Amino acid sequence: MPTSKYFDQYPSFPSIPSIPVADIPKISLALYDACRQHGFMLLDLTGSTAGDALLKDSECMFDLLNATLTLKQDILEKYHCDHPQDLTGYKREGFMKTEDGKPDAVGVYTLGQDDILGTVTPRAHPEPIESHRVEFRKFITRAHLLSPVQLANDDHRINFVGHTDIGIITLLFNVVGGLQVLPSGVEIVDANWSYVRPQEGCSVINIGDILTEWTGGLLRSSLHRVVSPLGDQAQFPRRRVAYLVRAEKGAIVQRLRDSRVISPLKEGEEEDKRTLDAKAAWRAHQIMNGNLKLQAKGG
Ligand SMILES: O=C(O)CCC(=O)C(=O)O
Ligand SMILES: [Fe+2]
Repeated sequence: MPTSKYFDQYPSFPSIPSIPVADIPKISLALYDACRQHGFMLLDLTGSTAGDALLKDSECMFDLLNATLTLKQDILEKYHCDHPQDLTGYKREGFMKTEDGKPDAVGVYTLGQDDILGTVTPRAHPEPIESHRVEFRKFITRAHLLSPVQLANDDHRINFVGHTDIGIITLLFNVVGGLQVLPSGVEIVDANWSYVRPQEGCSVINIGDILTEWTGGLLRSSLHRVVSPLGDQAQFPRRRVAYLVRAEKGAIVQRLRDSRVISPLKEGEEEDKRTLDAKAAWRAHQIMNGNLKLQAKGG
């Protein structure tokens, strides 16, 4: 529809109470700009059946995460992941290095979709997870990974090293903030990281590397990291549920062909032929040793 230049030339559509007016949701093209410029956006989940169900399920996940992460450390250690071959299970705080070379500050518990859906032999998990497989299955029809993050109580500590997500998209549910994004075109220095404010009823969505590769760099996979919560929120443990949408482990990603907006490969340019599994293990290794090269992709 035209802008006010034309709308102002006519009387407005009548607001007569008896005429039925369809309540059509408004979707903005800002979505496309957000995918290209920031690689991040907020998705309002309230007011739709699927969204409300997802919000409810995510709250159930928060409760179960809490129950898991408040288990005694020696119990959690029994479920420590066999990194980097297998990234599922518990990862203790300090197991990886952040970009400033210090140990990371988060304990994470990761569940794989195959395990919960029973398409592989399930591995054993702590009681709060084992006794709620049904709830996880419900959530995992939408989710692939579940990871809680804990409180770091000293000022401005990097809890989760800067990275881009290797999957397709990530849906993040969080209440206590700490997620930071690096805007495009700026230097990677502390002062340039911007906080993402958690908003009630919304999930934070970010574009992952696969969408960037598929679109030949059209969409942006942004660098992000997690630092200790701010202000009064610093008193609370930070939990978050991340729903990481990924392609199959053995898949090889190729740029989409025959598109008007996606540029074809340049002469001599080669696609990465490694499977997603191989890329993930290589990346995990880099993170663990503090060698990850910080770089946004596309946009
Ligand atoms: O904890 C967060 O807010 C984000 C974590 C994250 O970036 C990830 O799981 O990939
Ligand atoms: Fe991430």
